[in-house]
Amino acid sequence: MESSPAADPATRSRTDWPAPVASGPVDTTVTVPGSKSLTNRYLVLAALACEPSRLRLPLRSRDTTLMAAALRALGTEIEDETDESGNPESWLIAPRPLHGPAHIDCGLAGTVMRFIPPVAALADGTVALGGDTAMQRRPIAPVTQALRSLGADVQGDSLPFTVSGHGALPGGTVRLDASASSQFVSGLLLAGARFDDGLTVIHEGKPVPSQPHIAMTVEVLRDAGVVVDDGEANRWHVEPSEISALEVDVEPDLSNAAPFLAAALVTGGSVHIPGWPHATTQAGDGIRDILDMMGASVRLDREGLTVTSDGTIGGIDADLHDVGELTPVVAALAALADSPSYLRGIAHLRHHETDRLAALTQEINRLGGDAQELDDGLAIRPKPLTGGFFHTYGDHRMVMAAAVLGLRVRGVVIEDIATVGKTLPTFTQLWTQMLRHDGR
Ligand SMILES: O=C(O)C1=C[C@@H](OP(=O)(O)O)[C@@H](O)[C@H](O)C1
Ligand SMILES: C=C(OP(=O)(O)O)C(=O)O
Repeated sequence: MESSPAADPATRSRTDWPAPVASGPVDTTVTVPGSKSLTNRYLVLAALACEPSRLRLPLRSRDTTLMAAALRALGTEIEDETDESGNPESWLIAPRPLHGPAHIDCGLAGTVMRFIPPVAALADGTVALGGDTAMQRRPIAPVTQALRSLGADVQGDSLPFTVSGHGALPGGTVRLDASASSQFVSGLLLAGARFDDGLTVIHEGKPVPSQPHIAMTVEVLRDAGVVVDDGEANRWHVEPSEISALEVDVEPDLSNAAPFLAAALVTGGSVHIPGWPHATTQAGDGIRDILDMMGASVRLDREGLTVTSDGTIGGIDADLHDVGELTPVVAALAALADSPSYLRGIAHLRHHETDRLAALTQEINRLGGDAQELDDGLAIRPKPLTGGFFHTYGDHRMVMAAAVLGLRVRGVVIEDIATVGKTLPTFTQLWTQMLRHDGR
């Protein structure tokens, strides 16, 4: 159904998708592909490591394909390995000397635009970074300025920009304001061990959002043998060292599991996600508490996560500062709830794939809902909704939110379904499969 995931939505052909209505309670198991955030961190570390790494069950989506292409353009060898039936299973990643000239397409992937420049600063040659039209409004200046202060030659403070490296970077201490995105910190830390003097990052400004993602960065660095000190708030220190090879299985993407779990609430059914990790740094794990607050029964056991609901959805007052990427799906549930919701701490979502606060407000209201943008979030008062066209603004999570609404609201048509390929190209297959198991 989805067209090539590797193209700017502004230029490729687009197909709108009538969201299927659930004919009854879903009762099914959904196997969710690997985590975007883990796949792209592992790829970067593997390219900077001293030996080849193997990444099993990586996510294959637009964001991860772009990351792999970026690292290949800088010289890294990435080979596909298949299982006995010939299905793609892992990536074998052989680090090679990093070099330019190279042109990197960041697409609309925050991880590519924020994680690649510190790697490019370690390459020998000029690296030009570009991306989707919509990417030009996503902030990057704190990273380009930080790299300059660490000794790199960087031209430009928004896409497109260039990084001209000489094969090494002195490193040292850098102060920046990461209140717009945790990815500024993560990107610098991922490459920091390869800087001559290592790296200390100090955040100065309003609180950094999406903190679990920084914890994830620290965790994968430690998995690769790097010494990281994160004992003090807003300060991270990475010792200069080799980066060890990784041999890892990628956890399922818990944020991408969210719309399927939401379907249990909307239809009054049950959804099981196998392989849900018991200990994880993925921000998406926060969906368990949120669905519990909304009234679902949430059970994590050795088999995975099961969410069961009688179809009543309670409104919530919740701070989503750490788990911002869950907001679109939670907002969709809030619009179908039986009491108002206040989603707070998410002003930074204005810098995501689109201005998510404006987009959610506009699209929920277009269907007859009552959503209101707050300074730092959304107020959503449930109202009966009617079908209509749902704009997705190139944002995969807007597609997921629309699909959740469409389970109950007849006639929701989702703009440009291929948008979801940013992190989940198999979304429509998984969604329609889920609805075939509607307990009837
Ligand atoms: O580092 C990462 O993998 C991510 C960090 C977060 O970004 P922000 O800190 O910009 O919210 C998150 O929203 C994004 O989906 C993935
Ligand atoms: C904000 C997101 O993505 P990105 O990695 O492009 O920032 C997201 O996936 O919700």
